[in-house]
Amino acid sequence: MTDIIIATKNSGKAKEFQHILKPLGYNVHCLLDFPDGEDVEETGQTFIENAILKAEAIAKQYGKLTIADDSGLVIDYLNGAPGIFSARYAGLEKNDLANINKVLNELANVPKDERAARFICALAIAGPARETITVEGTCEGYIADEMIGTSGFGYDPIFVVKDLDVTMAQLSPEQKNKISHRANAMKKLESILNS
Ligand SMILES: O=c1[nH]c(=O)c2ncn([C@@H]3O[C@H](COP(=O)(O)OP(=O)(O)OP(=O)(O)O)[C@@H](O)[C@H]3O)c2[nH]1
Ligand SMILES: [Mg+2]
Repeated sequence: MTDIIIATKNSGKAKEFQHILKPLGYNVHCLLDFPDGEDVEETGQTFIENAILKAEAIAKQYGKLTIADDSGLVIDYLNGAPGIFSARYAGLEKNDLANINKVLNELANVPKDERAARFICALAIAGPARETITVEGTCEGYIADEMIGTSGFGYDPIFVVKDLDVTMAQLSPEQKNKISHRANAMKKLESILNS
């Protein structure tokens, strides 16, 4: 089994990477396993820049193959917000419910055809003696009027997946890991890793 670190403290992400990478023969760790490690400041202007910052800092710190994910929700009506500030949209405490309520308030009375949104996931893989590689995956949808479903994390309960007409939080982990922005980014990364 090859050791790999996911440079995240987000348990929702960590679970999804565990689901995706373990069957591929990786022994998956994340930053929740190293509680005294320092946070990497996300000073990038884009998801890709932040993913590179996180992957290279952790790969250097632990000398191991590292994947970092910088991801978020992009809403057209909010000119792309919350974007790279998705985790802390309602404040530094990174409270998912507060983030959801802020978005629902800002989209109050906005008609369905103006609620288009997408999840974006940028992945960077870094490690000793290797070039950092980046990929990006997206998932198109729109913002619901209310929270529906209990699975997943973050904004999943208000993100309706295009063509499925259910929220991400109504999908099982297996279903989400087939169609999500993270799954789409991982598919691109896998084909690069296997090439
Ligand atoms: O409903 C969601 N389903 C998803 O699948 C998803 N993926 C990302 N997000 C949102 O975007 C932020 C990432 O911000 P982010 O990439 O900076 O991560 P984070 O700060 O939570 O942890 P870390 O990986 O940086 O340690 C997260 O907190 C969430 O709010 C999601 N929301
Ligand atoms: Mg973050």
